[in-house]
Amino acid sequence: MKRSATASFPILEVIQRLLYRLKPSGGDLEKILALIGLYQAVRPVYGHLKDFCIWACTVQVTIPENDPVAKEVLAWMGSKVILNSRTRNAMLVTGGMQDPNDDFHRRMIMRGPGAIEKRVDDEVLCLPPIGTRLFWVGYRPFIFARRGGGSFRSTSVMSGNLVDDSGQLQNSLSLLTLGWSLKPLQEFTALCHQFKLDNLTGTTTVYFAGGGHGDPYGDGWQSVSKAIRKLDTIDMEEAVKSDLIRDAEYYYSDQSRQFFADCGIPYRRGYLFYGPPGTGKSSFSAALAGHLGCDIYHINLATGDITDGGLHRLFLGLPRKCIVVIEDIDSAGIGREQGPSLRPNAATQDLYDNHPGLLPNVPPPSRARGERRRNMVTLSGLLNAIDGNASQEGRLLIMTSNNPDALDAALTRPGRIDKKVYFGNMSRTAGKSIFKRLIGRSALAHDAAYTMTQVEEYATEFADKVPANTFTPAQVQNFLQGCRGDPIKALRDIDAWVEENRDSVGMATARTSDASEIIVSRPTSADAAQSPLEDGSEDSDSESPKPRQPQSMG
Ligand SMILES: Nc1ncnc2c1ncn2[C@@H]1O[C@H](COP(=O)(O)OP(=O)(O)OP(=O)(O)O)[C@@H](O)[C@H]1O
Repeated sequence: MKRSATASFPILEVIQRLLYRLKPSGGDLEKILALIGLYQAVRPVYGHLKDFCIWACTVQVTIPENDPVAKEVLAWMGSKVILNSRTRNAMLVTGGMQDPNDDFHRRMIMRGPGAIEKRVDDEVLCLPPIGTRLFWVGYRPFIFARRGGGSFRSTSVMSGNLVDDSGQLQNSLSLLTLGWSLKPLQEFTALCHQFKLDNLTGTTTVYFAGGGHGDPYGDGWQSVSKAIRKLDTIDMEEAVKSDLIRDAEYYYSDQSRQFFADCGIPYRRGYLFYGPPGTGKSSFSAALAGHLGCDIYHINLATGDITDGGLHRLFLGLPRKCIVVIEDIDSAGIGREQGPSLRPNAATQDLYDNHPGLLPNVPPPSRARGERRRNMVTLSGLLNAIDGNASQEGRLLIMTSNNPDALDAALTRPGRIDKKVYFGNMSRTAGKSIFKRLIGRSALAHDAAYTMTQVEEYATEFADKVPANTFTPAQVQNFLQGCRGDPIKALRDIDAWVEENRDSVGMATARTSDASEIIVSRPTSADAAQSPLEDGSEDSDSESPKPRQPQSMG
């Protein structure tokens, strides 16, 4: 080699000398040492060359492991790659990664689609391990890499590091394939999603707002997979229930979408569920999401750590079809009168909202000053998030409240809230149905001595013993759970329970009279066509005039 080249790159001179030692006249030991030396000298060059080729010829996506997309990819990998290959390396977990009710992931990860198994508690799940794996979809090769929070020392181009809220590296998945377009990777994640839909066995993803400070994606949602609650487990007046269901189904129909587009109306719909605590407002919202096959997003403004900017980001992060529940909106203390004196310093707040990464260890401004946690969302911030120009369309917004009178009229005006539904105490009919669900089913399943007719009679007797519209379904559910499936015990103890608890029935549970004052309706195409969105929901059941069972006022 030329002197000038070896002078500029000393490694070349080293290689040259090592090659010289490989000459036929050299000794064996000398040759072996020279080969080892050559390997060591060339290895970094090979590493850089490999990284360059990967960088130049491939595309890659990184997915945080707590993201629903990652769960779908893991489920696909577990079912299609890990379980179908002669792998000698897999990660086993005892159900910790997924919700214990999550049949989909259990079946997908453990046994593959189509398997119907009796559920076993603490069963072991089989997942792709930490590390990389090559697999093919059709004729296209993919590299799947799963990384744990502690395994990020690599400088490889496939590192895809992610940092969580507390600045720690979090688990992530990377997917890599040949080419310069992200399309094949998008198609692969769509394939995983479709795989989940095809094998869905009754789960819905529930998102909670919170923990978004420092979130690399900036939307602040955290998710968990839950078993779908069936609508028939919610005891409320049938007419009101079916009216709400038809309204929501119609809202998500193509016809309604087209109508909104034709009329130039923002494609949004809102409900206000109000009534005493424990009457099924949240449960019905979750069941409705399961019925519509969409995810549900919960926001609790009363926690005091969501700001106007944060709320806006949360809404921007919503998908097109979803249910958003803002819980106990009255307790968030939002009012027009909230003045600047109650607000944190504007500059600090802005820095915190827009650049959370710059203040990783600094708590939200109000707490930094040692103040009591208070609501940081203003009315205008809330209105802007839910239906401002930049707000996402397609969502179904449900606000729940124990005290709707405390709400600002701007929040509940038609267009923002299209239906107001009162959830009240338990009626006699609901008492019967809750008895059959919580006691009757288990009695019939576990004790051959009980018959359907008997259970029906017990349920009627039970409903007669519980005064109508006095207790919340949550209270009665709590009592029945204590009876552990024994109808005789339930009937024996109910009188004493009613006596004991009658006095504790709060004032809150008695309010109903103003229900008719807050009728709201927004015309839609369905109104014209006498569709489900037309509300004529006066109670058909005259069993209990006041307080009323859940009612749709629209
Ligand atoms: N109408 C109902 N039908 C069946 N179960 C109900 C009903 N109402 C309440 N429950 C039960 O009571 C519990 C509490 O219900 P839920 O959280 O939905 O009430 P809520 O009205 O949203 O209360 P809060 O206003 O405090 O949020 C749940 O376990 C639910 O199963």
